[in-house]
Amino acid sequence: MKLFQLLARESKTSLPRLGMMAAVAGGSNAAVLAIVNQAAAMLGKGGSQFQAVVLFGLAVFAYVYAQRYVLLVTAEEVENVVHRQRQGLIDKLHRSELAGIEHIGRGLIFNAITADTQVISQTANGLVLGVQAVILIIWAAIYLAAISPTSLILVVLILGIAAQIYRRKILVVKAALQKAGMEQGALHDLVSGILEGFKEVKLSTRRAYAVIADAAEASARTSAFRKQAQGALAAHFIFAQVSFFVLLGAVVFIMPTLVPSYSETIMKTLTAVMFLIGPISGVMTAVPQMAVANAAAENIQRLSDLLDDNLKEPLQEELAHDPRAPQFSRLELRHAYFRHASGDNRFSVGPINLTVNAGEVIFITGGNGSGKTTFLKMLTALYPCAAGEIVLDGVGVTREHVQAYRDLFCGVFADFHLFAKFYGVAMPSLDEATRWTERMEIAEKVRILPDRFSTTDLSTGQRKRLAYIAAVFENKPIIILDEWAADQDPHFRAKFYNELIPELKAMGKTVIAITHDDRYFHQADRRLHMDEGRLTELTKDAAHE
Ligand SMILES: Nc1ncnc2c1ncn2[C@@H]1O[C@H](COP(=O)(O)OP(=O)(O)OP(=O)(O)O)[C@@H](O)[C@H]1O
Repeated sequence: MKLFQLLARESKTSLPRLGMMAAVAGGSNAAVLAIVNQAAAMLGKGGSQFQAVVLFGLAVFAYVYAQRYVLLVTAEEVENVVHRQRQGLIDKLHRSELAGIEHIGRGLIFNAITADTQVISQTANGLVLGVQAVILIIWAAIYLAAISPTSLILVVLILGIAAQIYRRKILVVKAALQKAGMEQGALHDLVSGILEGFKEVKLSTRRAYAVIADAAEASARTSAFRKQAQGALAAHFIFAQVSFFVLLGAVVFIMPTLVPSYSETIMKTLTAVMFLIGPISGVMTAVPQMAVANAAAENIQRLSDLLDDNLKEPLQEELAHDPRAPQFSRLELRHAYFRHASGDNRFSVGPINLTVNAGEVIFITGGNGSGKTTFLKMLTALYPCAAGEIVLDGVGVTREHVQAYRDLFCGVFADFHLFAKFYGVAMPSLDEATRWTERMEIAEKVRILPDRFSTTDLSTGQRKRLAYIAAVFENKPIIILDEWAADQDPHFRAKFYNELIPELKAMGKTVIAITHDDRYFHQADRRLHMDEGRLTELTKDAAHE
């Protein structure tokens, strides 16, 4: 079972000690039964019950102590394991390649990291009680064996057959829960679509109804699989109850015909069997919970495996602590080629041969869908080259060094995300930071606090100005700008091309910008053009190509 494998593999607590305490709790629980049974038998015969009372007290004390330990330690440990799993998945996420993450999809990633881990943490108590019920069953079985070995054989036989049938039935539940999990991932994507495309949804009744219908269908499919699972579970519950009735009937009606001296022990046997019903019910209740938690553990494992397939780069934590700004003189793409793994025509870019020298301002033009953004992702090594290579200052960039290479870049992609907080940025003084907001003509709207922007609730053009400020603060040698000026008003667009870009150049930065603003092409040192994934140099002395 994936759930137990996960907990056993990831747990840092002493499992033998936990198992021993669970055995003590189960044993003392069964001891209470034996003591009470014995004392009840002694009642008619007279005599002191003092010893029984002391033993009873000791058994209850041992139960409370051990049970408390097991419940607290397990709850804490399950929470620790869940936290480590989440942290591990997030860590793998950050080490994964962009193309792989785009392929896996957000739904599965969100579900596994948030919902599935939560399911496991909610199962902690059920897990403990289920395991303890099993231990209790073992103790009660030992007790039963001492009273009447034949009864034990009969009980094991009946319960064995019932468990075998139950095990097969539970596979139906498992399959239904897995399908429900996948549908829920699809539902998540649809709801994300509704939220992200809320404006578009509100502006079109027809679109709204079509999107809602799609989401409702996914929700109905999720419910249908869950109902199937719940229906099967209800049937299993009734089956379990009937198994108990069969068991009691066998003890009372069949046993006397098998064992001649049975009448002397029938009451004790019956008490023991009745006592067994509680923990067996506990196991029956725990099994479905375990099935749900197990499906969650499998989803987590599936995501972890998918991310592992996608993990092609080593962790380079030391880069996060290196205060030196990375530098370069010359960057080359040699026969670099990339092909999208999905999409109707599996669009490809390249092979590209290109040399970029430090300090150059390069503009890239090209039609929609011609591959400009894909090229920027190749250049920044966000997409790995399927063929060819990136060479930095004469040295090929290998997987081991790809993160150090990416750290040369900063910028604003067309689908940029603006973090309100300055993560990983060596902040300039507040005075200088404020000067930047003034320079970007946004000081009236936003203040720069010691580690963040005071707000990011702004227009797209304004948010792009903040993203530009954040990129400048990053102080990287190469700045990537994907149609940055497209959302700026004519005044600021002119300022961008005539002041900001020359200023970046004066600072020694290399600027690589996708643009269609032909009025300002003169600000570029070089111009490249993308057409159907093929890059050509338009610069007059195209010596670099
Ligand atoms: N994540 C993806 N998965 C599969 N195919 C993709 C993906 N992203 C882009 N493509 C394909 O690559 C082609 C080029 O896309 P790209 O975003 O590079 O073009 P672009 O020149 O930047 O376009 P635009 O000017 O419209 O932004 C698209 O036509 C599309 O078919």
